[in-house]
Amino acid sequence: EISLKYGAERLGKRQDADMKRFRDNRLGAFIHWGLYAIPGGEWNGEMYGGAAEWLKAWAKVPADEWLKLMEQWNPTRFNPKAWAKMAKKMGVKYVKITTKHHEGFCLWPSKYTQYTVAQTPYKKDILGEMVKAYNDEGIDVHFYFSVLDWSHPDYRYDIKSEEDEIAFARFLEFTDNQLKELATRYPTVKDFWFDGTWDASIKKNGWWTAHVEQMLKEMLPGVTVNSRLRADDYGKRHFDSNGHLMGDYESAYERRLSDPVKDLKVTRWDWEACMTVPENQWGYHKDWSLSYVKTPLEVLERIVHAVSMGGNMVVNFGPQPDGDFRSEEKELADAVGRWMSVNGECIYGCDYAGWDKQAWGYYTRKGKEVYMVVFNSPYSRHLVVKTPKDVKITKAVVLNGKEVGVKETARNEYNVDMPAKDSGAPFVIKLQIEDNTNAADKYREALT
Ligand SMILES: Cc1ccc([C@@H]2N[C@@H](C)[C@@H](O)[C@H]2O)cc1
Repeated sequence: EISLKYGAERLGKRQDADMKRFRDNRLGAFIHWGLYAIPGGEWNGEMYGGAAEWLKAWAKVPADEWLKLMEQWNPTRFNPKAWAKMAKKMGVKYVKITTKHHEGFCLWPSKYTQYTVAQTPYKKDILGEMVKAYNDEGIDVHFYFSVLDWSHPDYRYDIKSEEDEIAFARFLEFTDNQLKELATRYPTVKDFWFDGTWDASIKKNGWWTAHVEQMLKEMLPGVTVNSRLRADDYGKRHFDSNGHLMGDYESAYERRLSDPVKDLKVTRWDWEACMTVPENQWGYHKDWSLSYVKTPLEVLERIVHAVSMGGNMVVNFGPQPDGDFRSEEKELADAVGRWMSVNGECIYGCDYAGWDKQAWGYYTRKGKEVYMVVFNSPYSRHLVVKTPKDVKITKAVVLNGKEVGVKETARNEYNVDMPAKDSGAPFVIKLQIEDNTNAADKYREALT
């Protein structure tokens, strides 16, 4: 291993209570809300199919013109209590809020820039209202923060001159001040999810990324920080030059998941995925017909897929400029919530089971209990389960339903029966297992 000053501070998963809570929460929601919601993908009468929160870039809008949208920021239908109730009903345990996206507009009244909610017709601290409403519903709040800031004259994509050095040093101080402001004003925040950290300017300042993680953890003991913030001494991101994960969980799975058969490496560390409902829209876009929109079932499968591999999943919502949600997102929250109210125990507090994946769906595990989450019913009407060596199935019960038959068909192979009644939706079978692994070891020990 090479010696690093700004590499991973810790090897292996964090096992403290705050990280356990982050991990056990498993299901989160993203809220992407900013000035970009106002144009909703359309500029000067032209509709852009790219991500709506990047419209400034697609339509090549200068920062000062873009920020004039602040004059229209007045979400009259914003109702934080209703937002929190919707999240509660969906079964999310935490919400990640864009405090500031690349555009530089702050949802809190930052005193370090004039581009904040305080300088809009809305005036009030909208971030504070959200934090209170979610926390009052027992939902944790995480902060998304974009280091990349298109509104700030001192931002640099790369450092190519003394002038760049000086300007970017001012920018990093500005960013420190905003982060301290967020940690001070909203001390119940549980996580910082950094974005906009891919430019050469950041990679050349790995020291700063390590300093930010340390600063936040001193101010808010237990807070979690994503790997996307970090660059090491050589500009290596997420994993340092020795291959060790930086931050508390890997945050590279954005709109993608690793293969549950071919690519199991992620099961070795904590990670969190995030996903859009259209193919690629985080902020509000007026026209969702421009790309494929995932059905609630397809969203649900991604949630289960992530948890089956020991990760969290964050489902994105892009609120309208008026502060209400589009009907597709309300229906999605409702559908996922109905399924989670019956089957949530196979998600919350669950992890990778370590069993070979089968065609019918995914396994998740909590201690001695293994859950089969069935998305694909086989014509054979038998759900094949292959258990690891020395592990036996002793019982199988459908969640919110009846026991089903289990027949051993070969060594470590079983047929689990389908539930008698077809619920017409993915269902979960909870297996009780006898794990004789240790017994066998003891036996082998006795022989020696
Ligand atoms: C190329 C690219 C840059 C930034 C993003 C941002 N990360 C997501 C979490 C959204 O915030 C998106 O704007 C996505 C793709």
